[in-house]
Amino acid sequence: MNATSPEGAAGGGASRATADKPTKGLADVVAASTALSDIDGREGRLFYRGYDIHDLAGRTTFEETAHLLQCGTLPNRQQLAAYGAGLVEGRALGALVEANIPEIAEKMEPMEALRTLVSLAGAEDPDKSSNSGDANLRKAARLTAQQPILVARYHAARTGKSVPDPDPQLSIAANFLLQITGSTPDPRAVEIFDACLVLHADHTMNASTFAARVCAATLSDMHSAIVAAIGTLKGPLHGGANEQVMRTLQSIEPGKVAQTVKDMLAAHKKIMGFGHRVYKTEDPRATHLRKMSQELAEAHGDDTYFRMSREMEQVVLEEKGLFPNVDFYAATVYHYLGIPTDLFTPVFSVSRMSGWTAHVIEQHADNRLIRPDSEYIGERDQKWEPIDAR
Ligand SMILES: CC(=O)SCCNC(=O)CCNC(=O)[C@H](O)C(C)(C)COP(=O)(O)OP(=O)(O)OC[C@H]1O[C@@H](n2cnc3c(N)ncnc32)[C@H](O)[C@@H]1OP(=O)(O)O
Ligand SMILES: O=C([O-])CC(=O)C(=O)O
Repeated sequence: MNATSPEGAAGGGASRATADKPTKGLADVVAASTALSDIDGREGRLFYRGYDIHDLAGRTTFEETAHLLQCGTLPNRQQLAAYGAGLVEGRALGALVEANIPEIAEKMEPMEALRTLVSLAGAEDPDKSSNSGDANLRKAARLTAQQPILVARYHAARTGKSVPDPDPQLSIAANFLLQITGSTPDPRAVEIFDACLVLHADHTMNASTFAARVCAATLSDMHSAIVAAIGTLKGPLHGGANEQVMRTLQSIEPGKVAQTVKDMLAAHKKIMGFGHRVYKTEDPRATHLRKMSQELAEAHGDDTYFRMSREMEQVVLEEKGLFPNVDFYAATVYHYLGIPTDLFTPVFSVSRMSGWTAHVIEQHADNRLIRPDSEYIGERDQKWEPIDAR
């Protein structure tokens, strides 16, 4: 079985860590302290700095949410204006990034391209030699502002289309839809997409955030930590699942959803977009995304994928007792918004950049090297032989 295939990690139930026995996948291990987000997995609740996600989604913009995570508070109008001005200034791409976009777009998949472009951006970041709190805040704003532009410029380069310049009066969500679809987005679509960005912004010690914090804890720089995070988000067991959800829906005949899902489960295949390490009930983000998917499907005029999703959800719950995670309904939401399927995980990174950068700031502010132990399970007391005798 391919290690990177979605089915590759099936099985392996969790066990509690003891002093000398590891917990597979570090399940239930508390790896860091954070004031950024908190999850109640039994009740299905998520909080950013103490604010319930249900109070934020649809009422607080992505820019306000990024300020909350990176700067510590929900901004007042003055603070938001200053933060927004920093984002507008910070989104200009450097010469090295600009020069490499065409070749990268030709040769790389979207998440590879982003990983590489962020790495190049780090090489020409004006604050690259400093991990100070102020430098990190400036880098966080630049990364948050540049990520949607990088996705749009990559997509334009590979399709040979010109991309409209971002409008300084528009939000990150509106500019992204404008740049990806090439036309002025419907205001309701912008509201929905903005809420999607809010919902994906942070999620405690998920794999990509953990990767970023491990890197940052060596006192490496913000961009290196984000490169680690992007590479980690890419995998289908994490952020890459949203793309796989859409590909699964597209591969199933609409009248054969239940049977196909049952066959997949019988073959011990994982159904992308279901299950979660922490939530034992519905992921609160999925509750919002399901409603958005339904609304967009109705507006779209063809709700086939939404109806198929509902049926999948019902079968997976009945057969496996698993609930949809954030990636499940995000897939059809992005689809109905006109976002190409292979840009779904890049869209996740556009949002999660706000959380990743906030975690790097938090790690650097109170650092200790992250270096766990391992249990040795290999051979011992081996007898060395010269090469010709082996
Ligand atoms: C943004 C995010 O990262 S959200 C998660 C996105 N990832 C996905 O949607 C991929 C599909 N889901 C999964 O692979 C898992 O549920 C994960 C990776 C999210 C969580 O993994 P873990 O906590 O390690 O759970 P694990 O994979 O051990 O699953 C426990 C059991 O449920 C089963 N299971 C878990 N998820 C699924 C699924 N989506 N489809 C079918 N079976 C599943 C496992 O096969 C395993 O069964 P077993 O005990 O009979 O062997
Ligand atoms: O928390 C996790 O393991 C995965 C997840 O839902 C996220 O990163 O949003």
